[in-house]
Amino acid sequence: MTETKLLVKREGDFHYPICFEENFSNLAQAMRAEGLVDRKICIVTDSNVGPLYESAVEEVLRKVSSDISVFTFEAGEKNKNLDTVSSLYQTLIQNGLDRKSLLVALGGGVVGDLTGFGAATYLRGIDFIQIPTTLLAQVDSSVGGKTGVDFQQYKNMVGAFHQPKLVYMNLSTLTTLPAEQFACGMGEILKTGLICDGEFFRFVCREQESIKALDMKLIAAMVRRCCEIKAGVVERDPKEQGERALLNLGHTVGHAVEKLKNFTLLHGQCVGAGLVAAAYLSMKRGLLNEQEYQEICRGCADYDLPIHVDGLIPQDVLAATKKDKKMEQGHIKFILMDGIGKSFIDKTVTDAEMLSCIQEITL
Ligand SMILES: NC(=O)c1ccc[n+]([C@@H]2O[C@H](COP(=O)([O-])OP(=O)(O)OC[C@H]3O[C@@H](n4cnc5c(N)ncnc54)[C@H](O)[C@@H]3O)[C@@H](O)[C@H]2O)c1
Ligand SMILES: O=C(O)C(=O)C[C@@H](O)[C@H](O)[C@H](O)COP(=O)(O)O
Ligand SMILES: [Zn+2]
Repeated sequence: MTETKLLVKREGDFHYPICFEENFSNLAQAMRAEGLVDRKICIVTDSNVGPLYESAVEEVLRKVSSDISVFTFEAGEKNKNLDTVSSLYQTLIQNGLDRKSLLVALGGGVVGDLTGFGAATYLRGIDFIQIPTTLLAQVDSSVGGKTGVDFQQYKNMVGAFHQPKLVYMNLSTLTTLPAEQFACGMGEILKTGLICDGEFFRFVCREQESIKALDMKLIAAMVRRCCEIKAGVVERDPKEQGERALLNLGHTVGHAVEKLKNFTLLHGQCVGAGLVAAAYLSMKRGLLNEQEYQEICRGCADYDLPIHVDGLIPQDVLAATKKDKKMEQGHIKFILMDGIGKSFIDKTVTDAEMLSCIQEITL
């Protein structure tokens, strides 16, 4: 695979490369190019990723730093919270990390969100880089600077916008990723296509067998396209004042399901169910036809994402959607689809409409 690089750029504010690689060996070079040398580094990782990749990454980082510490926390969404951030701060203080120091997020979206938040707040903000190792983190969470943690079961309730200085992905890390985690990444990928690129959505659905069999050429193209789309949205609207809310397609219901299932369903799985709910509502509004609705359900099901979730009371899900941060002056910001590959923000969705789409995925 040849190295390809994308640049997230927004003049005056931030710019950073996104590197698509198949090993870690060019990491030091990528860091040098960004001036990320001779700094104290803390690698932040979790209990699954650490044993697999930490030593390989540390070996490369030794080329740009002689002071490297490691903070490892127990894997899982249940640890994306302020307690873990507090333990991270303690490690940073013990190891004397200062304002010029650098955090390295090595792992999936949980590690990335938590490390980014630690970096945004420690000493009022230090630099960090993302080394995403899940498909979901490679196509979505490592790009764009949304960082944060859950608070008392509320998703991403505490956080900050803090852009990384570099995103470096080694796509071969996907070979060790469990299948259900791979499926989670597909949830965000299908979402991305549905937002603004119908051709891409259909390509991903069509190539389902090869993608699931880890055809790296297809995967590299798919990951790159998602990053391209996300980088474009983030450049235009870094702090979600408008267009960026589209990236929340499937998340209004998805986040509510994630919370009510007590994080036993994974984020990407909840996004899959949320996409089906959003598609149903769009069909009821006459924006999608029955065939398109079925196409979206099939796309999710083919990638082993749940299109139905057991054990939830629809009224509870509706109530939970109102506690998410997408409420604006009493109205929920809901993302609807206007055909496959086109979405828009709508603030007129009624409780009855919400309930009907929630019932569709829960009853
Ligand atoms: N900031 C954003 O823009 C954004 C976007 C999407 C999702 N998110 C957040 O990301 C989180 C979900 O991220 P995720 O799906 O990556 O979950 P995750 O970070 O929990 O990773 C999933 C699991 O896979 C393991 N793992 C990671 N890489 C591996 C590898 N290469 N081989 C084997 N095991 C590996 C992890 O240890 C974990 O158990 C959620 O908290 C979600 O809210 C944030
Ligand atoms: O980057 C964004 O913007 C997104 O909305 C991407 C989502 O996939 C992601 O799950 C994000 O963390 C959700 O943000 P939130 O503000 O709704 O918590
Ligand atoms: Zn998401």
